[in-house]
Amino acid sequence: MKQNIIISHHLQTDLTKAIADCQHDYLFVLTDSTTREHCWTRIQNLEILKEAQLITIAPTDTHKDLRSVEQIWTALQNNHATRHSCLINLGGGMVTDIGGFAASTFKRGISFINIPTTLLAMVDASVGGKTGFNFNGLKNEIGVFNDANFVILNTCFLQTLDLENLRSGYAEMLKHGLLANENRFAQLLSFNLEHPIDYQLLQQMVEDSVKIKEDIVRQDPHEKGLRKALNLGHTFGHAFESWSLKHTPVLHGYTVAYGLTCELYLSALKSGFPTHKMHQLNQFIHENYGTLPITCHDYDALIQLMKHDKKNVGDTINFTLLENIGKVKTDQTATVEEIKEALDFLREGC
Ligand SMILES: NC(=O)c1ccc[n+]([C@@H]2O[C@H](COP(=O)([O-])OP(=O)(O)OC[C@H]3O[C@@H](n4cnc5c(N)ncnc54)[C@H](O)[C@@H]3O)[C@@H](O)[C@H]2O)c1
Ligand SMILES: O=C(O)C(=O)C[C@@H](O)[C@H](O)[C@H](O)COP(=O)(O)O
Ligand SMILES: [Zn+2]
Repeated sequence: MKQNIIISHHLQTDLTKAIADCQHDYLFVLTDSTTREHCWTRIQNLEILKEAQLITIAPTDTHKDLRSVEQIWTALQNNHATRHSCLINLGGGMVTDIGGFAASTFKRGISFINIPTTLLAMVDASVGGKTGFNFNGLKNEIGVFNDANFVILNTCFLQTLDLENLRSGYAEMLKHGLLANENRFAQLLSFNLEHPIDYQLLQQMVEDSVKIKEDIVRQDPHEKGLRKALNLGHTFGHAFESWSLKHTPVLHGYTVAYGLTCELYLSALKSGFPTHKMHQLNQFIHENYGTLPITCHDYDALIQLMKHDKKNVGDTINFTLLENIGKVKTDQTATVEEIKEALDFLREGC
């Protein structure tokens, strides 16, 4: 299915049109408790949502689990949802991932609309059809590919988003910049992530960023080859995030930023990525994301977690690396010693 991504400048008009285009009998709106407070209020008075039923789950990735999926399925069932009902996912990547999965599997699939409310969900999670949830401590272990019928992308929601979550989303934009070209990457490194944020410039950068993802997904929707580029930073990143779920949870984008540091180190070591560009990114990440509190005693556990990466074949751990900005190499491997060296590099911060 071709995904309709609406770059929205009039939220209420654009959403009303999308809902009307998405034929349905009953309408449901999924929020977490925070987006119910900050985001639902922006649309709840819409005529077309008058009869919509609200489903609210607990927030953050610690609740992106089977219990929340069951809660959504149960609410749909108890409120007489049919195959012709539509679920609107109003929230960050946690809500769009889990809501997309619940909708894709309820009665073998009902339609759904994503309204991303975090920077991360706007540039990444709400588009491209990856849905799912964490299982037994592993990131996105269960899921399906299925596009939302519409994605309504309106940056007005960013006004209530805290700086930490803004930075988290920005890490995926850095990833897109690395996959795109030198200009895009330079622009990203020069943006100031302290208050006051230049939201006008950010809006344009969001549109550019989501186009980079859209373009890759269009060519390879089911990650047979090229789409593995979008997983840059995630072999390490997901291992860090799964590890953190057992200690103190770290935001997805922060773990991606640390993953980019490690994977650019491997890129320089094995694929000739220019070291001065690696240091530039590393400095930006160090200044804006700090460090991950791991020690060398965590290395073996992290490598065990990397063995569950979805890009792996058999027992080799696969990485997406770069030869240069815009020059991607997928299905790359590294020895245990090289992986540990990359982790040392992250910890030493230089
Ligand atoms: N499907 C994909 O392609 C894809 C891509 C990237 C990330 N992801 C997934 O996305 C998730 C991370 O998404 P996220 O960073 O949006 O996290 P999130 O959905 O947990 O949102 C972060 C926090 O911000 C709050 N929030 C959301 N919108 C807000 C707003 N407008 N104002 C104030 N608070 C708001 C949420 O309630 C939550 O507490 C991870 O589970 C990750 O695996 C998926
Ligand atoms: O869209 C993609 O493809 C991505 O890999 C985007 C990632 O930013 C995102 O975190 C995704 O959920 C990771 O997917 P997974 O297949 O590694 O679980
Ligand atoms: Zn990601």
